[in-house]
Amino acid sequence: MSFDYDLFVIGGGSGGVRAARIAAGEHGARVGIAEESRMGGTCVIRGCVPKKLMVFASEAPAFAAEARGYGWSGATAGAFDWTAFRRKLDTELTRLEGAYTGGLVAANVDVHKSRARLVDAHTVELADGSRLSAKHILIAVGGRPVRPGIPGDELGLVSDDVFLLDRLPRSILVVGGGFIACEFAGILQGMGCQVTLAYRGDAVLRGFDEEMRRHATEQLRVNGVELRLPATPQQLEREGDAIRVSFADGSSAVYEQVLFATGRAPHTKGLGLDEIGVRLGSRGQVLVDEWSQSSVPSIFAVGDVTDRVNLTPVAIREGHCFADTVFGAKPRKVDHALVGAAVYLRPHEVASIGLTEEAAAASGPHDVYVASFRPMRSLFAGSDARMVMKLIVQSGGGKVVGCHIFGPEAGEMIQLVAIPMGMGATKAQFDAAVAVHPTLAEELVTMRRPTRHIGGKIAENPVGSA
Ligand SMILES: Cc1cc2nc3c(=O)[nH]c(=O)nc-3n(C[C@H](O)[C@H](O)[C@H](O)COP(=O)(O)OP(=O)(O)OC[C@H]3O[C@@H](n4cnc5c(N)ncnc54)[C@H](O)[C@@H]3O)c2cc1C
Ligand SMILES: NC(=O)c1ccc[n+]([C@@H]2O[C@H](COP(=O)([O-])OP(=O)(O)OC[C@H]3O[C@@H](n4cnc5c(N)ncnc54)[C@H](O)[C@@H]3O)[C@@H](O)[C@H]2O)c1
Repeated sequence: MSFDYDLFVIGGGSGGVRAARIAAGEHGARVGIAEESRMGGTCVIRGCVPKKLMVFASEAPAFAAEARGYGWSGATAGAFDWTAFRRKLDTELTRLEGAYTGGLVAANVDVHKSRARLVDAHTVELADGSRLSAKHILIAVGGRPVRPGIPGDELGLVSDDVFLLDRLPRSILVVGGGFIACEFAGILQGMGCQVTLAYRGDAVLRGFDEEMRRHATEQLRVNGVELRLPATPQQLEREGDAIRVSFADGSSAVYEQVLFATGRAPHTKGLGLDEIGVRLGSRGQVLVDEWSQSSVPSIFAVGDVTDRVNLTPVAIREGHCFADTVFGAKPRKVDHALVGAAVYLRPHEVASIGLTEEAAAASGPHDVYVASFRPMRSLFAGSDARMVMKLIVQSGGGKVVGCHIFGPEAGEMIQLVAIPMGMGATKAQFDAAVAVHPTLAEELVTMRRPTRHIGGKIAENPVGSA
């Protein structure tokens, strides 16, 4: 049977673009891709990239305060010009969108600027009704923000909207306690908004190491974010130009804007997957095996639409492995077990890889090494902010199985720690590295004695600080 393409990719985000480029450019497959919005997807257009540029923008007042601490009397960040920032941001995103499209074209991928849906196991239909056949189809449609389903929630923003605001609100309620809620609370506060964060738990960043969660929550508070913990918004009503939010405890408050950061869900609705027998999970995610293959053999899925680990580098790796396996005769799987992540808070990020202290305690005896200190740079400038570094090590000189950092550039550090951890390095091998001084990261190789033992028979036995 002959097909128009060897591969048709639906979705031009992190996973889809990588798979298309590798299949066509490196393995010589005939590839088509459909993107209904802007090439680059969530990460490039309405996620990681614009978000991190906003983090950089939001740091200026803190930098000015630090400069004053170093003798630059009168240093100030001045007034933040959102309009000027947005203009530059739009230009940069357009440049990146062009680069992504250019990379596909250079790899001989046919780019269809259209929504696509499935008709059968080998056929897709574009928005203009035209149909294209392919031996393999890759679903890489990502996820969408989810609103909480309370009355009036259409009055609130989701993360996609923040990048398109005409002006910054004076006050905003951020609902949620995950990556997006915490990052945007920090960004908007740094840019001068009055930010309140409402979350239904006691500390933000559920799933992270408890000690890191406490520090992240406290930092938001110290930065000036008003925390409503635990709090659950129940209803939104328009009140003049603002929004009145009623909470479950009977209280209510008025905010100029509300941002729902209450999670994301796979974007499979209306794609025709169910109809052709592709099995979906309870959240609408495409169920795939370790090769990213769905229940229909010609159909594969990568990235957020599979709801495995919803991060850009994971989507990229899944897309690359799929292309190598199916078109390059190089079978490759993704190891989802050891994936690092960072939450871009200010001034201290939270970055993590491997087991949390709680998970390690539940899984057996471990030694926990903790270093907590005030970094030289901010201490000199007059800040009391503490940094925390934690290594979790299998008892008896075993492997380092967890690393958690709360501090400046923690994401940069965890990226490097991921290398020895991926190789199964022991604490002794960490310590064999000679420190680079004076740095923050040197603490990772100079923590001499465990702070406590956890798990097993000697659970929760404190043995003094490192
Ligand atoms: C605010 C925010 C910040 C983030 N920050 C980070 C971060 O710092 N680090 C990190 O690792 N991850 C971050 N993420 C997560 C990251 O963006 C995603 O994990 C990643 O983009 C997933 O890639 P993907 O290819 O699965 O899907 P996406 O990048 O979402 O791409 C899917 C594409 O498919 C298109 N599409 C959907 N349906 C159709 C259809 N029927 N036809 C044609 N096209 C279609 C969409 O328009 C979209 O372009 C962030 C996410 C958000 C929302
Ligand atoms: N720095 C990064 O790497 C980064 C940044 C942003 C997003 N991401 C990715 O995107 C994903 C989605 O981020 P997210 O923050 O939207 O999701 P999330 O799952 O991390 O957080 C959702 C939050 O909303 C809360 N929530 C859910 N339903 C609610 C309701 N009805 N009422 C009140 N609160 C409710 C949850 O308790 C949780 O705190 C992340 O899990 C992550 O994989 C990564």
